[in-house]
Amino acid sequence: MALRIENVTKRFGKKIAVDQLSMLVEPGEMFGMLGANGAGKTTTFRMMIGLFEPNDGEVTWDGQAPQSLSARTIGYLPEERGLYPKLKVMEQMIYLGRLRGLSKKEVMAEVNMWLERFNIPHYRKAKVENLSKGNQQKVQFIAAVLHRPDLLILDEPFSGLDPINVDLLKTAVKELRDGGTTIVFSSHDMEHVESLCENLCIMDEGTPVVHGKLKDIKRTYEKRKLHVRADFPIDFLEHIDGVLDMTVGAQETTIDIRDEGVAEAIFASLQDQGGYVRHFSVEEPTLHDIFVEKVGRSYV
Ligand SMILES: Nc1ncnc2c1ncn2[C@@H]1O[C@H](COP(=O)(O)OP(=O)(O)OP(=O)(O)O)[C@@H](O)[C@H]1O
Repeated sequence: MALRIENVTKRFGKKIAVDQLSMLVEPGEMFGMLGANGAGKTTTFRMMIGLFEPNDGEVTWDGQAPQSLSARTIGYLPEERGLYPKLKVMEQMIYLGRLRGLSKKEVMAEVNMWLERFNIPHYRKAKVENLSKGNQQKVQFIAAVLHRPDLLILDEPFSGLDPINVDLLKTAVKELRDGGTTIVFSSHDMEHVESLCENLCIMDEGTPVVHGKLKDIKRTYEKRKLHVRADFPIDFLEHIDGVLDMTVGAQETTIDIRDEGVAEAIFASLQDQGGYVRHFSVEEPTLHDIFVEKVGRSYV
């Protein structure tokens, strides 16, 4: 039941919103879509749910076009949150659940379970407009999952939530994934994607610039950052082959190096000095480092 995006392009007039995007989301996987404003994430999601047709290429879930899937197959948290402000939470959920073929009883059981989990059971009968932005977002999330979809698409699920609620939602999303739901979510925030996904795609102006398994992406990036704190001057390190840049801070010196082998050479030459080295560490590359190298500018 994989989600396949094959060579998909979507244009709006002359604007190419998504340009030859291919990606595969395996069943039961959590896949992260990263990209700054206007990168093409929402357009991609709208093609996944069948709201937009690609100009070229194909989107399928389990071999079928999204338009031909049952209303229960996909759950979608839209970026432009779309709840009816005047309706009460449970009324609204029952309405949405019935549209997807659930009975009132089924919806109520499911929604009550989620409201408890999100620590807002007392809002069952509250009008949506009277809820805080974060709580409205939780309710919108419940609307996306109440029919237990096989494929869950979440557009910026963490934006606007405080850190406690981000954790609450992350835990819920992980549990759904562990229960077999296939999840695709977007975020501007690289850390959310690094902490949740094995596979990811970074979009930039409609084009996938970094794509694949997080582990493999990191492995192919050789540059490293080194942090050194020593009780003696270490400026001589800048002459070592493979040192790309050195920044002397108040506490420690940060050294950009060509690859991890250079760290060994630096370590050996520090030992030769015979002084006391308080700190020596090699930093893993972040997604941000990788983006900067690929695209030639900062992410946001
Ligand atoms: N319906 C539309 N008509 C015309 N242009 C559109 C339409 N939808 C999106 N675009 C354009 O396509 C590009 C990609 O937009 P999209 O909303 O997919 O990006 P995004 O990555 O979701 O950005 P954000 O993080 O700001 O939501 C943008 O330049 C946008 O202006």
